[in-house]
Amino acid sequence: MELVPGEDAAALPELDEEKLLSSLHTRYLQLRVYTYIGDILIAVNPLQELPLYGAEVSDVYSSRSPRLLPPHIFAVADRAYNALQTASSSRSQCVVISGDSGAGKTESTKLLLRHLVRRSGGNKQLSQQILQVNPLLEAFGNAETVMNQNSSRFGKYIQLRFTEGSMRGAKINEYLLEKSRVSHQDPGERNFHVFYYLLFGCPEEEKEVYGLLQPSMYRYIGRGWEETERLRWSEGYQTLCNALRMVGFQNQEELDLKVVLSGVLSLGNIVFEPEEAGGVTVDGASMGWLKAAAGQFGVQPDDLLSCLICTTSLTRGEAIRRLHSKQQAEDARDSIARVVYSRLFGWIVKKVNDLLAGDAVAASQMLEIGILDIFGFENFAKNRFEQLCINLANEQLQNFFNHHIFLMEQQHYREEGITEDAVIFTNNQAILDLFLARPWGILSILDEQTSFPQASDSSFVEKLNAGCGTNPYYERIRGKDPGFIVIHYAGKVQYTAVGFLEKNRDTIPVNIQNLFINSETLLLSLLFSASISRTGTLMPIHREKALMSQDKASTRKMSVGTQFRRSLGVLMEKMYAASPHFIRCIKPNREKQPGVFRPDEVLNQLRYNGLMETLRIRRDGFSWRPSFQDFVGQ
Ligand SMILES: Nc1ncnc2c1ncn2[C@@H]1O[C@H](COP(=O)(O)OP(=O)(O)OP(=O)(O)O)[C@@H](O)[C@H]1O
Repeated sequence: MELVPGEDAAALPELDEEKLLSSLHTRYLQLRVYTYIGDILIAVNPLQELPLYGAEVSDVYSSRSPRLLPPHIFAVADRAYNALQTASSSRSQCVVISGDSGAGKTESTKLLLRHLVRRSGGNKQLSQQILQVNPLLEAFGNAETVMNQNSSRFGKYIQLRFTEGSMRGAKINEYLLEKSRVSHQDPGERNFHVFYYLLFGCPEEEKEVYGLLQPSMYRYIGRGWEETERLRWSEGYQTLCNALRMVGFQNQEELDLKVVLSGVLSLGNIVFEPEEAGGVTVDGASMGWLKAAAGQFGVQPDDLLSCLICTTSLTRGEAIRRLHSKQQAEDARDSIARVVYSRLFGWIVKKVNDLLAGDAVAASQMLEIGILDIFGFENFAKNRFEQLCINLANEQLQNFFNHHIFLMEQQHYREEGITEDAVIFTNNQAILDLFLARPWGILSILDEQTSFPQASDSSFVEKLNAGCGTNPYYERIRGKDPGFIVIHYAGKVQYTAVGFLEKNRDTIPVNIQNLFINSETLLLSLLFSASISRTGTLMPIHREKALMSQDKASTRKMSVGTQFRRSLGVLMEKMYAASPHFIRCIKPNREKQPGVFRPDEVLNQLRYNGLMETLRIRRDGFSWRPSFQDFVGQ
């Protein structure tokens, strides 16, 4: 059965679960093309370079054979682009790409970008730069996970701005980098790619400049690598350096960037031992690492040491010193590494945005195509605060999808005086409310507990049980560690609450901020003078101003949950103001094997993504929706 846009109406009445699966299967294995349900593209990940998917856009265009122009990601890009050109629609467009981790969202985003850049013509340099940005963001924001060798550990919304069909500028909005990965990776996972690129790709003489030693010496990057990986990382380094230059980083900035990254690695090797008089100090054998890290961060070793082994707070102008335990010193070390890395990432995105801004003044008057590539739904053996935020974002997206597919369908029926009974779907609004309601939603309770110095992860769970215990989408659990279960649209997820309060608070101790603002490394000083916006974006400001507003800034700081809620709110506003196009990415199997199509796993994804319900509604309802213009023309 062939399903192509525009012709799908004829096929839909016959389509049921079994037929859809068999159509996906055939088209995936034999025809190697994607499938539509109505206007939603279902993209089953081929997991290998197929001639078509790997083809340059120009190959597809130059071919006269219609078989080379199947329903494809390019068709979605064309629809969005054509809709921008239509004077009557004149609305911004957004393409929402969703699916599990490893389902193919990022690869689809790249295909879309390539196609749009090609179609829009316009400024050649800008087009090149937009394409070059990807390897840079992937180096810093992607990592190998058990699900995907190149998993995006941050979400992004790319806004491409157009006037009269020409691309004039672009902006990247990033969401929630998984910075905990810098200091800790679960078994079978790795740190962000950039560390391996640096360690395995950088020539020896350059390594000396950055103060880098043998890869096996660094604790933060784990152990064990194969020859093929070393080769891949070495190539990755070349690509990264090219991208840095292409995007316009100055030599000094590139140098600082690599030295600071090396500093993060040295910092991770510092080990502590208890002192007889109380408190801790740096273990003799790792004194060298302390000195190396201090040198790479452009600060004095004693000053860095003091930030690691004690906390200094200012109370009514008086500095109070509190000695750390071994655990607290290790936590301080890891939290410095994470904050340095996440600020570096924020700075890179800021630089990229400055470069791609184009005519920023006129940006508000331009129409946009937005592409959303955000982390897929996650359910691991251990689910932490990061998974909670990722899954909340997925609930929001599912809600957005429901709104467009089902709620708007209901509205059309009402307008046409048709009974609405046909529109039955699983509405996830109640799950979103469980997260976002005030004062009894998960995020509000978390914020309330975060602001109490005496609260703990256990007291947070007790509060949750009291506030949400009767919610049908919430389940209590008993166990050694405090935790809870949320019944998401895509399945039940058990969260461990350990570390929730700390991660939500995410404060940088004042002494660390002061230390880095005064760093001799210009980049580090800039990163720590910057303020963070209400949606979590890095905004560089002057060093003096930063020093003056220090104390106020730390007391006013917003929690990570609130920042994330706000940034999602802003994103949703943009998306609701645009006409959406949906690409649902599907993983054909869990083993990442090309040519293996597991019907049960595919069906499961089709179901929880709401695609079976979409199929039903498209079949039972209006399956063919020509515009009035087309109708009159026929
Ligand atoms: N169109 C494609 N052609 C060939 N291989 C693909 C394609 N799309 C995805 N893949 C393969 O699947 C892998 C995972 O894809 P991708 O990184 O896009 O997933 P994702 O949905 O973005 O995952 P995550 O949420 O973890 O970032 C890719 O590294 C690639 O090997």
